Amino acid sequence: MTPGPAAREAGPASGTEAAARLLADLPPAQAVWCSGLRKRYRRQTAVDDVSFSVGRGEVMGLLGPNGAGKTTIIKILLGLVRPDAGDVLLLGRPARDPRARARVGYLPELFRYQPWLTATEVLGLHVRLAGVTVPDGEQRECLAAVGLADRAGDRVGGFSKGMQQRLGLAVALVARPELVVLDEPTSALDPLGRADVRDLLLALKARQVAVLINSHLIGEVERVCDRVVILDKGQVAASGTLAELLGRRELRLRLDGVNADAEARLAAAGRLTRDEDSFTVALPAEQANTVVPDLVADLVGLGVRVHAVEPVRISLEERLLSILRADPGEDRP
Ligand SMILES: Nc1ncnc2c1ncn2[C@@H]1O[C@H](COP(=O)(O)OP(=O)(O)OP(=O)(O)O)[C@@H](O)[C@H]1O
Repeated sequence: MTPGPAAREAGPASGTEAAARLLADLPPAQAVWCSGLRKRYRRQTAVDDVSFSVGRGEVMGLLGPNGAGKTTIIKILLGLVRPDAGDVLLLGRPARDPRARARVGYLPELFRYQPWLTATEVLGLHVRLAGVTVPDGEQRECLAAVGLADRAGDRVGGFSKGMQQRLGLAVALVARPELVVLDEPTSALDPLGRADVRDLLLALKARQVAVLINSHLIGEVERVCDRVVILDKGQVAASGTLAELLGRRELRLRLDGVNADAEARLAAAGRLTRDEDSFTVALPAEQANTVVPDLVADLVGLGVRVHAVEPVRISLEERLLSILRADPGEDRP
């Protein structure tokens, strides 16, 4: 490679300097990259060949039933559990590298903070542990963002569970992390608190902070996540963007006068189910926007009376249940 004018003026660069410049020119590493993770506890397989990545500024949801391996994966990513196999990079560095971990904010599933400290003192402690400097005003803003502005000087021992979880969120966010890992962040929160978390996540995303979130509240995940990984018995059962996972649309119709030809026409549009005069057609994603007018015209031409036509997008919850209820070995829908 020909050195640029600046390099020529400064004389020949050392190998280390040249490598550092090359690295500086690379796009930032993904926030999380993991490959082939495995973990067994005695005879119990908790994580079985799991690979995925989380990009900068991306909100990724980890979903799955109890015991699917979500928390174990989070702990492996954070270097808190040693995997039997597999590799992890956090922000481009090995998970055990303190320089990577200092840039990661973490809210554990089971959170407990020093009951004798005030909320302000807990935040100050975690800022010092992360080895960064965060002005007091910014720490106060962080407590305000989680709704604890008026409890900043109170001891944590007197906090309700939901208030402790709010404090945990502030702890995860206060040291200006580049990656935030939240294990069930809204399990103790009231509806207002859940809405606050949603806003916080969207604000993080706008600042290019990556978020990995484990939650059973699928509606929330659907609202904030760009991508999801669905786990079942330690394995990835499905993954992708919400558009990819929810691409399938259904058409619900209420019809009468449906003869054999009309039923065949409906079945040609997609997988058909019928409950008396209610028909549901699962539309292939690529045709979902174009199929309806032609189908309705054809049905009317075949003498069918059309009472209602409703295109419906399946929810993440419906999709999750259909994936988890599919027989093992069967192609996941
Ligand atoms: N420390 C441990 N010792 C033994 N088994 C464990 C341990 N931690 C997890 N497991 C087992 O690993 C499996 C996955 O557990 P994990 O906590 O990762 O699931 P999860 O998806 O987070 O579940 P939940 O939604 O209930 O929190 C379970 O069968 C669990 O019993």
